[in-house]
Amino acid sequence: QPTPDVDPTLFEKRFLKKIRELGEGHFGKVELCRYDPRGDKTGELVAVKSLKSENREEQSNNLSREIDILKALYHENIVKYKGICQEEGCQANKLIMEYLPLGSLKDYLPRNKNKTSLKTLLSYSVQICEGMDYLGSRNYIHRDLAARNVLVESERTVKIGDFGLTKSIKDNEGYYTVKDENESPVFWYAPECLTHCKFYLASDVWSFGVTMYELITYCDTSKSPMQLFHGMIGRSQGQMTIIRLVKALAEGKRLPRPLEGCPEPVYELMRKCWENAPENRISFKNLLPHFEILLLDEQFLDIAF
Ligand SMILES: CCCn1cc(-c2nc(Nc3ccc(C(=O)NC)cc3)nc3[nH]ccc23)cn1
Repeated sequence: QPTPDVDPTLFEKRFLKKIRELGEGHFGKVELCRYDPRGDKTGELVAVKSLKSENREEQSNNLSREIDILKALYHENIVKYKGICQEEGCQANKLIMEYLPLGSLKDYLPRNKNKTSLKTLLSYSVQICEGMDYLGSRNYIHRDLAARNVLVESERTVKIGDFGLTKSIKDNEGYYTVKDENESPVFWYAPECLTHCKFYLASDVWSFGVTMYELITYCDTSKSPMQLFHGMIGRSQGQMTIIRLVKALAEGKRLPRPLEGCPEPVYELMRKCWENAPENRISFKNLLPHFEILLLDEQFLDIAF
C-alpha cells in the first residue's frame, strides 16, 4: 500500500526508466517508461511527454500549459493525467500519463482491419465526438485533431491522446489566433484557419471530419488526406500548397467518398463537418444523434473488410 503523505502525482526522475519512444509531436515527444521505485521491474508502465531537446526554453511554458489543461480534464475518451516529474524541484518538465498499449489509430487500424467492422469505426467516431464535445464545453479548442492523436485503449475504446496545440478560447472572442502556422497540419485545417489564422470550436469539427475520413479508410497512407489533396491541387510546397488548398476548398472541392467501405450516409456526415462557413458547420453535440441513427441501421452490421 502507498506510503503515507506522499503525493502520488509527483514522479521522481531517478525511478523513471525509459523503455522506448512512442511518438513525436510538434514540440514534444512521448516515451514509454517504467516508474520503478523498488528497482525490481514491478513498477507501472507510463507514457511520459517531454520537450524535444532543440527548442526546450521557449517551449517549456507550452508544456506546463498542456499539463494544466490535461490535469483538469476528466472524461472516459480523454487520456488520463497521472502526474509530473520535476527537474531538481524546479518547474515540471515531464507530463506523466496513462500508457495505452495499442497505440494510435494510425498504428492500430491498418494492422487490425479485418477485425474492425464499420460499426466499430462509427463507435470510435462517437467516442471522439464525445471527448471533443467535453473539451469544447470547457472552452478549449484542440487544433490538432487527427487519427495520429487518437489512442486505442481496447478494441472497444479510444481516447484523445495529445493536447500539444490545445488553447483556451478567450470567452468574448470565441476563437484563437493561430500564431506559428509552420507547425500546422494544413490538410486537417478549416478554411478560416488557413485564410484568417482564426481557430473556432467549429474548426475542430472540420478536423474531426478529416479524422473520420482517416478512420473509414483504416488510416491507409495511400489514401491519406495529404496524398489525396496533393493529387487534387498538384504537388507543391510551402506557401503555394496553402494557396492552392484554399482555392480548391473555396471552389467546393472536398475529399472524395472513399471507394470501399464508406456508405453514402457516412460520407454525408463528413460533408456536414466540411461546410465552408464555421457557423454553418454541425456541432459535435449535433453529430451524435446522426451516429446513433447510423448505428441502428442493420447495414452496418459487424461486416469487417
Ligand atoms: C506526441 C505525439 C502524441 N503521442 C501520444 C502517444 C501515446 N502513446 C501511447 N501508446 C502507444 C503509442 C505507440 C505505440 C506503438 O507501438 N506505435 C508503433 C504503442 C503504444 N500511450 C499514450 N498515453 C499518452 C500518450 C500516449 C504517442 N504519441
